[in-house]
Amino acid sequence: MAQLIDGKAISQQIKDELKAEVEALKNDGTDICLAVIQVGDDPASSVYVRNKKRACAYIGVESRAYELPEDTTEEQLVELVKELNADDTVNGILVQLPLPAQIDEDKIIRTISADKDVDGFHPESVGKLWIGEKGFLSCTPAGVIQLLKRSGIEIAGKECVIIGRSNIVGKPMAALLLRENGTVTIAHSRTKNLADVTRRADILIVAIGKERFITSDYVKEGAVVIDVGMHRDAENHLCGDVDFADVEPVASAITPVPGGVGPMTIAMLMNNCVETVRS
Ligand SMILES: Nc1nc2c(c(=O)[nH]1)N[C@@H](CN(C=O)c1ccc(C(=O)N[C@@H](CCC(=O)O)C(=O)O)cc1)CN2
Repeated sequence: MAQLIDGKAISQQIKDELKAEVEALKNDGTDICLAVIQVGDDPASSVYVRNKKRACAYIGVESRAYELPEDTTEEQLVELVKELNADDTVNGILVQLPLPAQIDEDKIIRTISADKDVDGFHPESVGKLWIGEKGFLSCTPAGVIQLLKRSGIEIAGKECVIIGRSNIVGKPMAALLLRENGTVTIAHSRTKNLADVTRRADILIVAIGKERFITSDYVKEGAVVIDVGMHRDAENHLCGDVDFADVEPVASAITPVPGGVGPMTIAMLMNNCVETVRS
């Protein structure tokens, strides 16, 4: 039976550590404030934003909510982000993605001041990650690294295969695994013989965006399997990119969905909020 990697418990542990750190910072007169912007009322985004605000309240960070209508223009959002960039009482700016079609996400990400980029999506944060400089790390991949480390899973020297090459998950995931001395392969929609590639993996990270796509045929016996996917199936149940019931018997360790990578994304966002004031 595979080790179940419990993202809920590990994220709670991280939030407790951060809560103690924030308390000490407050005693020294340092407060932290996160601006949380949501455009429109996509139900999944509303859940994530609510959970982010709750996490802020738990660790002692102020969250300032900006709920904008679905028809907000790109210019209006750029204006708000610029105001928050200039506001010294705001440490971090989070714009919940996805944004409505009339707004260019890339433009908004670039508008956020790099020193308030708690999502780690700004080109400056991405560049620092690739050259090994300290900076904000993209929350989901940073969460995956914490899951592995805190579960006692060695990365150095391991064959790590990531399925997915997005700017938010796949690419930063590759940089972080490389930083931990993993041997990294990125597979994607044009990869030939995908199962031949994924069966090489000691650590398989799945961010393919297809419900229960990865079955045991794609997994080497004893591999560690990390599922970054999030879907609602036909019965309205949450599930990932991995067919958990089929893969669990061949894996040595595996993350569930829900309760795996998702909660870690929020814990690592909290870590980035605290990072804004660390010396
Ligand atoms: N600005 C950002 N937008 C988005 C990001 C991001 O990191 N920054 N990532 C995703 C969504 N996301 C965070 O925003 C996120 C997704 C899932 C979870 C999570 O805890 N999931 C739970 C289940 C929650 C549920 O009941 O639906 C789990 O897996 O257990 C947290 C955050 C896209 N947008």
